[in-house]
Order: sequence, then C-alpha cells, then structure tokens
Amino acid sequence: RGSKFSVRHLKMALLSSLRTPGLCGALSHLAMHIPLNLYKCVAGRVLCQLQACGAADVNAAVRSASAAFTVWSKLAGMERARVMLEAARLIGKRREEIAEIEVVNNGKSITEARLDVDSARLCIEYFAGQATTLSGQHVQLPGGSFAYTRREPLGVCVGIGAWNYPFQIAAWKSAPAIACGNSMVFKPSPVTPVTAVLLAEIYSQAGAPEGLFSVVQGGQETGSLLCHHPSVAKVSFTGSVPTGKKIMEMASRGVKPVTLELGGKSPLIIFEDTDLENAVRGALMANFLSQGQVCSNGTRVFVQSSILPPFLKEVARRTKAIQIGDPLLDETRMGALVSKPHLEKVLGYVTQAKKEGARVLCGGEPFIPADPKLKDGYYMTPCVLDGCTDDMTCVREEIFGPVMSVLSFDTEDEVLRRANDSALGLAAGVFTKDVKRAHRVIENLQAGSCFINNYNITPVEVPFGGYKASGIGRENGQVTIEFYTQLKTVVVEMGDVDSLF
Ligand SMILES: NC(=O)C1=CN([C@@H]2O[C@H](COP(=O)(O)OP(=O)(O)OC[C@H]3O[C@@H](n4cnc5c(N)ncnc54)[C@H](O)[C@@H]3O)[C@@H](O)[C@H]2O)C=CC1
Ligand SMILES: C[N+](C)(C)CCCC(=O)O
Repeated sequence: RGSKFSVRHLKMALLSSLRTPGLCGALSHLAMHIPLNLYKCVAGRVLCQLQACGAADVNAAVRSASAAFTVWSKLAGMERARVMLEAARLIGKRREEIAEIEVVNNGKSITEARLDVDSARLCIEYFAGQATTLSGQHVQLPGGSFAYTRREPLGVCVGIGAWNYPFQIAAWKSAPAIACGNSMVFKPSPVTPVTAVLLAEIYSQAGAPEGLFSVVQGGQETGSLLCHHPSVAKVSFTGSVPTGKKIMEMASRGVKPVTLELGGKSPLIIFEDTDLENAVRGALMANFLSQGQVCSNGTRVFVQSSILPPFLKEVARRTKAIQIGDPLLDETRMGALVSKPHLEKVLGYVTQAKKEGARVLCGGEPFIPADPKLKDGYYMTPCVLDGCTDDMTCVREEIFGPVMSVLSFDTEDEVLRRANDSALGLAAGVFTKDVKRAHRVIENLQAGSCFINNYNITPVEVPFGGYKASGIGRENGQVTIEFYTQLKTVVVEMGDVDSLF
C-alpha cells in the first residue's frame, strides 16, 4: 500500500531480458541460455544470475556486426536516418515501460528515468539529422585535376557502458556510430544489464539490419575481449578513470581510436552577487541527480564567504526535504544507490570526511524506506559537508554518491586556482549576475563541459566531454561525427602523368 514497487516490476524486467532471443542477431542462440542477472538495488535482492559472454559469444557478435556493416555502410544517409527516426518514435511510444524497467535496473527515480529515456530519443533524432548531412570536400587542383574527400565510417565499433545512465549511454554511443554508417557491439555494465537490450529490440523493430546493434553481457573479461578483437575498429567507453586507462592501453595495441567519458571532481563556483535561490537549486542539480552517481557532478561547491551562512541554511533545508524511497512513485526524488558495496563505499567517504574535520550539515546516513518490501534496498540520505578544505579526501576523490562538499573562498583568482587544482576536468559551473565575470571565469576553468547559472544540463545538440584525465573525444553535437568517421582523400588526374622517371 502506498507503494508502486511490486513483483510485477521485477517480472517485467525479467521478461524483457528473456525477450532477448531474436533481437541480437547472431546472439539469439546464446541468449536462450543466458539468464540475466538483476541486482535489486531497489529491494536488496538478487533475481537471477548473469552468465558472462565468453570468446565464442564475442566473436559471434562481432561477426554479426561486420555483416551488418557491409549493408548499412552502403546506405544513403537519408536511408539510415529513416530507420533511426523510427527507432526514436518507438522509444517515445514505449517511454513509460523503458523508464520503469530502468528504475528496476538502476534504482533511480522514475522522474529521472523518464528524462533519461527522452535524452536517448532526442540523441537518436539529432544524429538521424546528422546522417543526412554527412559529406566530403571538393578541391580544385592545377590543370583541371581535382581532389575530393569522402567521410567514411570506421567499421564495427564497441560501446562499453557504465551503470549510472544505462539506457541513455547506450543511445549516446550508438546514435552517432550508426548515423555515420558503423555498426556497434555494446556491453552494458553487469550491474545494469537490462535496458540496453530494449534498445537493441527497438533498433531491430525499426528496420535495422540484424547485428547492427547487438548487446553482449559480462564484466571486464568480456570487455577486454571486445577491446582486443582484431575486427573492432573503435572503442567508446564511459566509466571510471582507472578502467578508461586500461581501455586506452588495450585499444592502443590495435591502433584503435577511443572515446573516453571518465570521471570528474568538478567545481561549482558561487559568487556573492548571485541569485541565491537559483544558486542553491543549481547546487542540488549538480550533486543529487541519479543519487549523486553522475560523472559531471559539481561536487566541489565553492561559495564566496560573504554568502556562506545563508547558502548553507538554504541548501540544508532543501536537501533535507528531498523525498527518498520507492523510486517508482512520482513524488520520489531520490531512489536507491546501485549496489550494496557502492553504498558502503559512499558512506565510508562520509565517515572519512568527519574524521578529517568536515562538518555534516545533513544526511550521510543509511535510509530505510517505510515500505517493508524496500527495507533491504541501498538507500541513503543526501549529505552536505561544510567546512571542507582542499586537501580532504572528500574534496580530492570522486565519491559518486549524494555527497556535496562545500568550500568557501574570497577572491576570483583564488577560487580559479583552487578549482583547477585537480587531475580531472570534466565539468564546471559558475553562478553570478556579472556577465563579464561569468565568461572570464569560464574561460579560465580547465573543463570540457561548462555551465553558467545552471548545472548538469546536457542538450544533445552540444558536445559533452572532459579535459585532462576526464577523457578523450566528445559525445553529442556535430563534432562527434569526426569521432565515428575517417577521411579518405582521392586525388584525380585529368591530364597526363608527368613522370620523373
Ligand atoms: N565517471 C563515471 O561516469 C563513472 C564512474 N564510476 C566510478 O567507478 C567506480 C567503479 O565502478 P565500475 O562499474 O566498476 O566502473 P568501471 O569503470 O570499472 O566499469 C565501467 C564499464 O567498464 C567495464 N570494464 C571494467 N573493467 C574492464 C576492462 N578491464 N576491460 C573492458 N571493460 C571493462 C565494466 O564491465 C563496465 O561495463 C564507481 O564506484 C564509481 O566511483 C563508475 C561508473 C561511471
Ligand atoms: C545527463 N546528465 C548530465 C545528468 C548526465 C550525463 C553524463 C553521465 O552519463 O553521467
């Protein structure tokens, strides 16, 4: 009673995973005997076990993707766009179903899951448009000769996803890949194996050739088989920095390009001239989406000392009001963290912060929802840490949970130096009413994805990605075409060969 979470949702997720046969092309025979695993972060139980794909499965998937590539890469952009727009339409039609399964998959609130599904749809629509505009260049040379360039796809691309945005990541990787004429084998995180399979089903129903987008399940062994596979042309990865380094190393052996979307410890700078209400809202958006499990989160919140007391008061008031619990209820704003070990890791960071002298303004405790069905889920109260200093562990390391560290500063020069004092550089934000200061500060911040007077807004029309150790390449926006294509230059002689020999 009072809860929408039920066995029906668990069954639904399972059913969808068992629908796998027939939608992964060459993998359908494997899927018959792969019972998918669902760790239940929502309710704290395991539904069934996942069997990882081994070398034979990975080879079958890559073979199938190669076959799809030979057909797909020869289509006109308009023809590829038609399939992609149909896939986008199907996603829109199944929005609620996909969102509910994502909730069971990941633990985030239904409200956020719906937005993730929308972002996936928009991304596929956007790159369908890009597919129709791909073109080369024509260059006139002396004597009537000329040259032209062809923008060609790479081949079979591999996508390896993290667990924080399972469906959205699968779309952000596959949409530009297939728009450019590539095929993709995608491996979701073993913690969230389900919704990528729904995307495969949707592409297939939209008319994509068999094997164009297939899903293999498994963890690091399966991932490394994909990275080393000689028929794979590119690897696009989202996840942690240490794993990103390994991916790059593996890809380097085959001289394969990589796109890496890695971690962050991003700064959010709030100046005294800001609209305080907006700054507080921005700070919450920067820290508590997806239970704080977001790579771009602005977890180092620098507040100008003159407005620190009212900022802290308001941020604590709003944080305490965040509704935690059954993620399938519309009013819930914070669901479960992704797994028990991860919850323990995040709570461990709070304990460590207290030891190092930070003050817990609110939260940072395990949370047990009122609904008895959810009592073993992995919930915690969102936490604000005050009195943080630059050398504390909570300020140096990516916590990847609902923990905001507040630091105070006095001058612009000082805060810029401190904000940039990180090996990471994914995102950054500034809140101020001073237009000149806003642009000056952003120009001097070492980060790839920046925000002025908002945070964590990622329209698919603009590139997203990091500086420094936060990654290589970009996702979304026009520039991503360059990361999924290669240029062929063709020189055409219209006269005689002027041979030196
Ligand atoms: N910045 C971000 O976007 C993310 C950061 N993280 C951080 O990383 C921590 C660890 O989480 P994980 O899920 O283990 O992240 P991870 O980075 O190890 O895993 C991401 C993906 O890479 C795959 N993978 C792992 N090792 C691989 C290998 N050697 N070769 C090929 N593929 C491999 C995984 O199966 C998963 O699909 C989290 O606690 C969190 O702090 C996790 C996910 C996303
Ligand atoms: C959509 N947004 C900004 C909340 C997150 C996107 C990046 C990620 O996959 O963590």
